[in-house]
Amino acid sequence: MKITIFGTGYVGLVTGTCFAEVGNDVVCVDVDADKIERLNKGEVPIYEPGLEELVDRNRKAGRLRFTTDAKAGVEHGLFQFIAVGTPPDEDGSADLQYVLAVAGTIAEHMSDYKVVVDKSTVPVGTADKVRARIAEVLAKRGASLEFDVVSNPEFLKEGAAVNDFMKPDRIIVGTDNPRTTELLRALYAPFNRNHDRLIDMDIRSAELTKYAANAMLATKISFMNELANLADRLGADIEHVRIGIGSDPRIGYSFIYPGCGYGGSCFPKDVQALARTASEVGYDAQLLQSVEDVNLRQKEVLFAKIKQHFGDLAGRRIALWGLAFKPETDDMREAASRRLMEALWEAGATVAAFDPEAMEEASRIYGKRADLQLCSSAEQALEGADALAIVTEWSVFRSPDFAGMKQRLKQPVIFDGRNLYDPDRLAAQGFHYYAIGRPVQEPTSEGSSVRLATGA
Ligand SMILES: NC(=O)c1ccc[n+]([C@@H]2O[C@H](COP(=O)([O-])OP(=O)(O)OC[C@H]3O[C@@H](n4cnc5c(N)ncnc54)[C@H](O)[C@@H]3O)[C@@H](O)[C@H]2O)c1
Ligand SMILES: O=c1ccn([C@@H]2O[C@H](COP(=O)(O)OP(=O)(O)O[C@H]3O[C@H](CO)[C@@H](O)[C@H](O)[C@H]3O)[C@@H](O)[C@H]2O)c(=O)[nH]1
Repeated sequence: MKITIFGTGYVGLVTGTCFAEVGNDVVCVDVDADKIERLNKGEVPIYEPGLEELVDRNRKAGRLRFTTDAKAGVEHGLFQFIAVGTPPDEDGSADLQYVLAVAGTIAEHMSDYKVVVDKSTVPVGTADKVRARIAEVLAKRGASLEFDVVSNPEFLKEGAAVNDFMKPDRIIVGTDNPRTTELLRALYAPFNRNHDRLIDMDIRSAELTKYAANAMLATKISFMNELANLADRLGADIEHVRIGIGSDPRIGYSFIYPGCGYGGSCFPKDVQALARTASEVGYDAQLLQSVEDVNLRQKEVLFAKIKQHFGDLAGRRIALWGLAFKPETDDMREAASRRLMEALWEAGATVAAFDPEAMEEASRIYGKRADLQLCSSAEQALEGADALAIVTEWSVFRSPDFAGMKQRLKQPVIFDGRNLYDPDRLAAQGFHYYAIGRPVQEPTSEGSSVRLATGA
């Protein structure tokens, strides 16, 4: 099938590549000429496991092409996918300018029937706006052409995007006529072989399903973070609580890891956008607002623990493991690392940071500054630091050489925003170990540990 994808970011590039991988003829269009140039040279501008190999294979097979030529893109595909960004506007609502610009571009260049598929995360009612924009531009051209608009939200996770796309939990298709549902069913058939995962519904429900999924997941995380803060104050261990409640299948073990707050390009903006949609229809979405508020507060928790331990932070050097908002990505959008670094800098501390994939991104965001050292290894970041803070649970951080760490650090202090280690073991190795919602132990070198008062 002939497919055009507008936007070659995390979603557009993965979508286009996976459609090509199953044999379709795909053209990806982006307004970012540098990105397109890199893709045409065989470079993948983002880190996403498994993606580079797939892009390479399908590009060489001629099934996957990249261009800035929107007209050629529109002419190519029966399916015109919109996979551009929907960043938060100043008031938290989703900024639809890129989505509507693509709708305008499609209308400007189309000369036959098109299925316009919205894959970006967009508020309820956006398909109507896309349809209106296309109709308006067609009317200006004096063209009378048929088209359909479909809502087909994407649920992939960064770091596992290729696998999520190839083996989706569900394929949501929101349409207002059976003809387009059948076209989408045929398009997705290669990803829908094991059992039927395609769920068709009306367009508005499809648009809302995407926000509902993200808001539910964000709620689970904020709930656990709230409980972790309580555990901190009550002398309980949130890790025992997590295991205790997860065993109930109605709750489950997924997405109940407490930590230093959720980040990324989706949860923060989507929870806000849904709350904003609610207020536009006169509904005060109190739970959504609390989910967001708890998360903003959670991003301060690690800093509060560091401050409580050291008092004055001026002149302190803090090693930071992890910059990306989660492991297996180089994406730092809304990452917990950013708020922590900024708080440390405000307090006069310097940061020596390491991340397995996000170093280039950190240097793009922050440039050269005296209070940030971007280190070439996890070990280098520790050299002469007053403490280590961990904000991303990359697997290489899970089982480090604690004895070596103790030698490199000026003081054996760890602030762990992802609860990676066993507090007893760390205390026994002589570390001051602060985690999220776990009791703090007095370090001993004799191999035993003593439970201290609760943490910050
Ligand atoms: N990142 C994720 O994990 C994820 C998962 C599911 C859904 N989503 C949603 O998908 C959408 C895209 O997210 P993303 O992370 O891929 O964004 P992104 O910022 O990585 O990429 C967006 C791309 O669109 C391009 N673009 C902007 N205007 C354009 C135009 N007029 N024509 C062609 N290209 C244009 C940009 O240059 C950029 O390359 C958002 O709505 C997001 O909420 C994201
Ligand atoms: O138990 C958990 C699970 C996740 N997180 C944090 O939550 C954030 C988001 O993680 P994750 O959901 O794995 O990554 P995303 O790539 O942002 O994916 C989410 O956002 C996408 C964009 O909408 C959706 O498509 C996905 O289904 C949805 O999981 C990260 O900061 C994680 O550290 C926790 O703190 N605790």
